Amino acid sequence: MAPRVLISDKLSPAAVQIFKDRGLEVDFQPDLGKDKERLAEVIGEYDGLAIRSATKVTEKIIANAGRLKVIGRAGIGVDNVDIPAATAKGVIVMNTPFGNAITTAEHAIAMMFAAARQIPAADASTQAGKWEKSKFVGTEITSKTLGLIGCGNIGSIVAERAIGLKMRVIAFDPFLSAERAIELGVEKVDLDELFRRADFITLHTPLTEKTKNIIDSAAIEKMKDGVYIINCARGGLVDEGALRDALDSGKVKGAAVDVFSSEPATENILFGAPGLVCTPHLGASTSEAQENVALQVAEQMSDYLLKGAVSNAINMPSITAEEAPILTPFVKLAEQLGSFAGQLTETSVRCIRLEYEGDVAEMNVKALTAAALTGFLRPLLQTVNMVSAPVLARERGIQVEDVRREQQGVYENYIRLTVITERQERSVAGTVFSDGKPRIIQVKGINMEAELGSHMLYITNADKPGFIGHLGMVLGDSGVNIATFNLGRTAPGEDAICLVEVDGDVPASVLDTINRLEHVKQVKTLVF
Ligand SMILES: NC(=O)c1ccc[n+]([C@@H]2O[C@H](COP(=O)([O-])OP(=O)(O)OC[C@H]3O[C@@H](n4cnc5c(N)ncnc54)[C@H](O)[C@@H]3O)[C@@H](O)[C@H]2O)c1
Ligand SMILES: O=C(O)[C@H](O)COP(=O)(O)O
Repeated sequence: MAPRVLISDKLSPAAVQIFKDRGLEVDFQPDLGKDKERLAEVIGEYDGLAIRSATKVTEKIIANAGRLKVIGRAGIGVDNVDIPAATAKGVIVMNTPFGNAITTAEHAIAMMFAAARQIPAADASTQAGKWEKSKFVGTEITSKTLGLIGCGNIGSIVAERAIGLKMRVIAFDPFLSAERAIELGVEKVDLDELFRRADFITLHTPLTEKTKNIIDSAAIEKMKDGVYIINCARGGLVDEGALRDALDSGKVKGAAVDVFSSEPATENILFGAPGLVCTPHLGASTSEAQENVALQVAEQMSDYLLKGAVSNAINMPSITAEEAPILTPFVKLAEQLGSFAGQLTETSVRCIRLEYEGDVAEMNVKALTAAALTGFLRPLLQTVNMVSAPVLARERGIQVEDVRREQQGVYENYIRLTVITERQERSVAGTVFSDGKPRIIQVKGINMEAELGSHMLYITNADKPGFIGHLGMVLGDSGVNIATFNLGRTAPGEDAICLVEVDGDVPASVLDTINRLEHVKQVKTLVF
């Protein structure tokens, strides 16, 4: 069945076409995202959800999303998605980090001019027939200092444009390197210095605990009299009450605001303030940017739903469309190793170590580790997947280590998973042969070579004559058909392991009989 995608926001119809061309079923309901209750009712029918900022993907919506695998944000900010809830449910959240950056930077520059020259108010007055030439005396921007708070994708484009307009640009961004600042031609400063020196301040950070109200009354106090503030990033970055007071008093001469603490902002404390210019979250709204982000999100979501390729995900390592098919057998092997170890582990786990040797060490081991953790946790948590497994392991206090090495033994690729519990260490290792099939090649240091079927019997025993015959008789007498039989031992007469693939469930009474056979130490069914 083709994956089904819901577009619940005003995306460019270009996205619909991409989904259809790629063979997905798509429902385009551009206003549905505004109706949380209705979205929660229908979300269970979809594998993918494509959104912009109007759809709030809450914990409740995610809880109802039984088959959802991916949320695609056609744009940058994902603060309207409950990422921890999505991650815990195994839903990938991806965005399009560059598609609307130029357009948004252009809007910030346009808003700076609009505020500096009072263009909206002058326009309204002129069209009202007033011709108030002396009322609208503006501020020139040439040679003025622009203070950037946040110098990432959009901030750095704003910097380039502002330098082109002959402004001096200073930036506060803890993650901006000195080299990048030089490359951009901006001066890196601390926040207080920025407040002290800037004639215009523009915000370009995400909304986080650290950036919330980064401009409040105390910050405004430190600024130059007659400063201008431009916010085309996120509403909560500026304390709207403090900005209103500062506009009323004239401390801030003008403010240009595209984003609000509560949206849609049909009412706001800022409305009507002197020197205020507003737009309704239009930063990304050009036909070029909307086409870009819609095409990109539809491609990314289709790639994931059809091929398992992951790009621009917030909560999962990337896997390119080219590497996805190469990775597939190794993902399967890693999951099998995890599942094998998980089904044998009964006490609390301190650490899971993954060792990658040979070709596989050059691959995307983050994804493989996530697959191994998925296999490990699945016996406990049925809905875990590669997105949620690393977080769930961390929440359970399991330390995860991965080590990469060059080829050491005969296998061109080799993955060993070791589980360290309070009581013991247990390892299981495997490889993928050129036929693309994963094999288990070592259990607790004992060599063997087994393909895992859906029903396996795992038996540890003493290596003594007659044991195999007795085991075969018990299974045969009980009507359990043996599909494959794999043996390994440390040395003649010592510890041995037997991995038997059987065609179906083995009744508890049969397991009991095997357990009572002479030389058997442990017997367990494993399901893959
Ligand atoms: N108005 C719109 O329509 C619109 C459109 C696109 C993006 N946005 C918003 O613009 C903002 C910036 O987007 P971007 O693509 O440039 O993001 P980005 O991740 O490329 O850049 C953000 C920058 O902020 C910096 N930063 C993080 N914490 C900081 C802090 N405490 N102080 C200073 N800097 C800090 C980061 O180091 C990074 O360089 C986001 O909030 C995004 O949601 C708005
Ligand atoms: O983060 C973004 O990409 C912008 O805020 C754009 O939001 P929009 O897609 O709702 O216009």
